[in-house]
Amino acid sequence: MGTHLSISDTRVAKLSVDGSLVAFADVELASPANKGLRGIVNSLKRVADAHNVSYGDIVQFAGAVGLSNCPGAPRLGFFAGRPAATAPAPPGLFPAPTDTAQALLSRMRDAGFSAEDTVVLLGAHSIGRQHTIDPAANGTPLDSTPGAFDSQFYLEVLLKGTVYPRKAPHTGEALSATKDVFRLSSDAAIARDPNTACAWQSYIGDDDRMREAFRKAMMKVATLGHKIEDLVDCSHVIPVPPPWNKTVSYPAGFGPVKVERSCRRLPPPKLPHT
Ligand code: HEM
Ligand SMILES: [Ca+2]
Repeated sequence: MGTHLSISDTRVAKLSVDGSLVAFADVELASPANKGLRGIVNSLKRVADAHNVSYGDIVQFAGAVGLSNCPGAPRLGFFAGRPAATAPAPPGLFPAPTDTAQALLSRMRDAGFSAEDTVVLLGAHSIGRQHTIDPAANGTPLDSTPGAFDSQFYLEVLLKGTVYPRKAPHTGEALSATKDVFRLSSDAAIARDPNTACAWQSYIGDDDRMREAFRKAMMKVATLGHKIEDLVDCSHVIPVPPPWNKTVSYPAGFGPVKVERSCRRLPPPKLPHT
């Protein structure tokens, strides 16, 4: 939950995580992109108010602790001391699953994130589920290992899509390889865009690199808009996530020929079959 909030706050708050989603909940929760966050926002607000910490800090803290429950996840840093948010995030800043790869990448670039950073940050979808795009498929994961932070996600988004988890298609939904995994159109587009396809494929089967790149990119998210010297390093309070030792593998019935290779210079990933 913590991860979801910090992420959504990230998506909304111009990628400067100032806790405005909590401070200006009435304004920001009205945005369709933040549907479903009211409960967690209220809980975090209560905790922050009781302990006199800023909403920006509590959002960061909850995100880092939330992620530490996922096997295979990196241990994120936690820096405290963000001042209170001064204004709600302007509407329409968050990337939408219906956006083209070009729109997503340019939006992320404006916020200070390279095309590769975007690919890396989307690795968070390895532990994600969808709830709102197809309400009939509420809870369908974005890869087949939603409990684990692993590069199975990068593989599955690149497999040839032929099915939807339910009838669909819904706006923001792309054809998926298997019925038990939901594919966001935005993930499908970034996986295949010439600017990001090679970075995307390069993470398949390389969980160590994925983990370290994600840790670094999240550090950039966490300190965006702040001087690191103004914050206090409290990273030691974040638990060490459990390891994940399962290797990435092709789902049953899939192999290298079903990979929609969009990076010419890389051969199809050599992986075991489940
Ligand atoms: C290109 C930008 C992005 C787009 C268009 C996008 C879109 C989405 C959408 C549509 C969902 C499903 C929401 C629902 O139906 O409830 C989702 C879930 C999620 N996203 Fe993203 N996302 C983006 C970037 C990110 C980033 C940068 C992170 C984290 C670093 C992230 C983390 C998550 C997580 C953890 C979930 C799962 C939430 C849950 O399980 O309830 N996303 N994203
Ligand atoms: Ca996963």
